[in-house]
Amino acid sequence: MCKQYPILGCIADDFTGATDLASFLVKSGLRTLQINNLPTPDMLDSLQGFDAVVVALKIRTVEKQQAVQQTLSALNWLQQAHCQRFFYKYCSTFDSTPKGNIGPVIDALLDKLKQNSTLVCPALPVNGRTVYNGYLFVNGQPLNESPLKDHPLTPMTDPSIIRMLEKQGHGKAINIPYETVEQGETVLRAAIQSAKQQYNYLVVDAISQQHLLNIGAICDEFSLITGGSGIALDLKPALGIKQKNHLEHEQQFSQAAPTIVLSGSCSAMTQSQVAEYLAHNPGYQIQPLKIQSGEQSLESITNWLHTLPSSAKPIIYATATPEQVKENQTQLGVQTAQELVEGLFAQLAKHLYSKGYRNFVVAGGETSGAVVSALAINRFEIGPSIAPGVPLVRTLDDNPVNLALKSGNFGDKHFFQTALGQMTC
Ligand SMILES: Nc1ncnc2c1ncn2[C@@H]1O[C@H](COP(=O)(O)OP(=O)(O)OP(=O)(O)O)[C@@H](O)[C@H]1O
Ligand SMILES: O=C(O)[C@@H](O)C(=O)CO
Repeated sequence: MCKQYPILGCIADDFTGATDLASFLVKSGLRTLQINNLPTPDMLDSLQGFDAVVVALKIRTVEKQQAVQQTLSALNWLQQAHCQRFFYKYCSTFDSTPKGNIGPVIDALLDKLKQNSTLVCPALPVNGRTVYNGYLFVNGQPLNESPLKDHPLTPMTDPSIIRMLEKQGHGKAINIPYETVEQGETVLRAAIQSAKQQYNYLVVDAISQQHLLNIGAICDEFSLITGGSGIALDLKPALGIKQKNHLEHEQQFSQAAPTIVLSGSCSAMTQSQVAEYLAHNPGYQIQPLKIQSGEQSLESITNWLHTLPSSAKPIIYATATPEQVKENQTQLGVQTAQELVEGLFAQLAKHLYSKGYRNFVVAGGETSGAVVSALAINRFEIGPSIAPGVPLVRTLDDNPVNLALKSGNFGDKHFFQTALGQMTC
């Protein structure tokens, strides 16, 4: 029998970004598998029957060379899997360090695929991220005036995607304005074909779902597309797939098992989600300075957990205000603070798994990467959405682990309660 491999191969620069993209692909009717961390050759066979595969990497804040190297290894594997089109997924708020990995990764992918140009579109209007005249807005505020200006690892100081890309990469960028996008497929396609002659990064505006559908329809102009999950709203026509192959999972991904919330995100939305959850549930705040001094450790957390009734669904959180984060980073350095927090979450996740915890809600992309890697989970089945861009996901074994990996600013104030409502029974 002839083997059917995925047409679309995706590489996400963090883990919440990967589940975000996978949830949009599944919703649009593509059978989608998520692979966590760099896949090995023996995993190629697991791709049969899928339309799309998303490889989740943790490369958003690593050194440029490392980000490029891991991306090219993932691309190589996706090519071995016979994928025909490729999608590089970064954050809808274009999160990147001042040195910036997005540009160099795009350049390396274009080079390897022998292409000159790609589409760039981080917009995700359903979550308040829009691109207008090449500038990125978050809930109506320019990126650099939004809460993203205080991100612990990737503070965003420039709202111009054109400028950021030209600073980070070697290529030339041009904006395709929303007036063009709005006129629909024929006009947009002509504009793209003309811009491709001279420019490498085609930054396409989108301020509505319809704009994203128009953009999705012309993605067959590119071997490589790049952006947020918004452009995956419907890629079927561009991929030559006629019908919906897989409806969003209707069945419940719920199970009665010990349950925990782990939050390493310090975004404005996560802060209000943590505050709301703490009003009704027990919580333990970890602080990098206390981890460094030895006052907080796996032992101190597990001692605290033992004081709780078995029905409790506690939250362990490092979530803090921008001022507290700054103070920690001033005293410890950005990287050490990050390593201390992520290191403790990783140890904790492993320990909790060994004690029978099987439901995990995790807030933050870097934090999710640390937790999923510590649990050595290499594949996810994608379940129903809890909020736009946050699906329930499940491991593919007999004793499954359910997870919800929440991007920093996604979900409403009640997100943790909603996630647990869907995950537990
Ligand atoms: N109190 C703190 N002080 C310093 N650093 C912290 C503190 N709490 C968390 N961090 C670090 O901040 C980073 C937050 O990044 P993470 O990607 O997990 O969240 P996010 O950026 O809000 O989520 P996303 O990338 O999905 O939008 C992590 O590396 C975490 O270790
Ligand atoms: O695109 C987004 O905003 C998210 O999927 C993300 O990448 C958060 O880390």
